[in-house]
Amino acid sequence: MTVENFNKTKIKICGLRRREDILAVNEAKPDYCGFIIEFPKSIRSVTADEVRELVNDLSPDIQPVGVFVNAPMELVKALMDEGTLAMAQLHGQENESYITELKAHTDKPVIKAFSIKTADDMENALQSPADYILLDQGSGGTGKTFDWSLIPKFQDVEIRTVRQ
Ligand SMILES: O=C(O)c1ccccc1N[C@@H]1O[C@H](COP(=O)(O)O)[C@@H](O)[C@H]1O
Repeated sequence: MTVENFNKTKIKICGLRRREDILAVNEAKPDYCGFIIEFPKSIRSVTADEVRELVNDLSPDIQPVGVFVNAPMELVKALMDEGTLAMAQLHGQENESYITELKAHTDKPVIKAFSIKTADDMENALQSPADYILLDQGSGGTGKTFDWSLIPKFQDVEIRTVRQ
């Protein structure tokens, strides 16, 4: 079972593209770093081969997370299976069956991002089979926040322990 330390906020630095970015995160020592993979609409997008090369220089103490937007599942699986990625963050319209199939394939955690505009969006996110949910304003990478009052109080939410 993975025992989560809920007392410590975890830090992820995302959108790394260059070797100097990797050297900078190695100094900063976040818990995670993220790569926007094969999503050319983002200026932060990198190819699968670029991620493979970048991860070679990453400190083993930092977990590499692949951020995908409606990517073919074979690409996500391949990068996780070969050890390039420690986690996948799904930031498109990936549905429950996509998440369930990916989770059945790998022991590595899956994060699903949700765009939160209404209380129903929040309810929907809480039902996700993903290991973690990420609450976001829109399609990702905008730096904008959503209405945080839509997040239920922690005591009203059942916090599931992942990977039992
Ligand atoms: O950063 C991007 O360009 C990006 C593109 C497409 C999907 C997700 C993207 N970034 C991820 O989105 C979340 C939230 O970012 P923000 O708060 O909206 O700036 C973040 O975890 C990035 O990994």
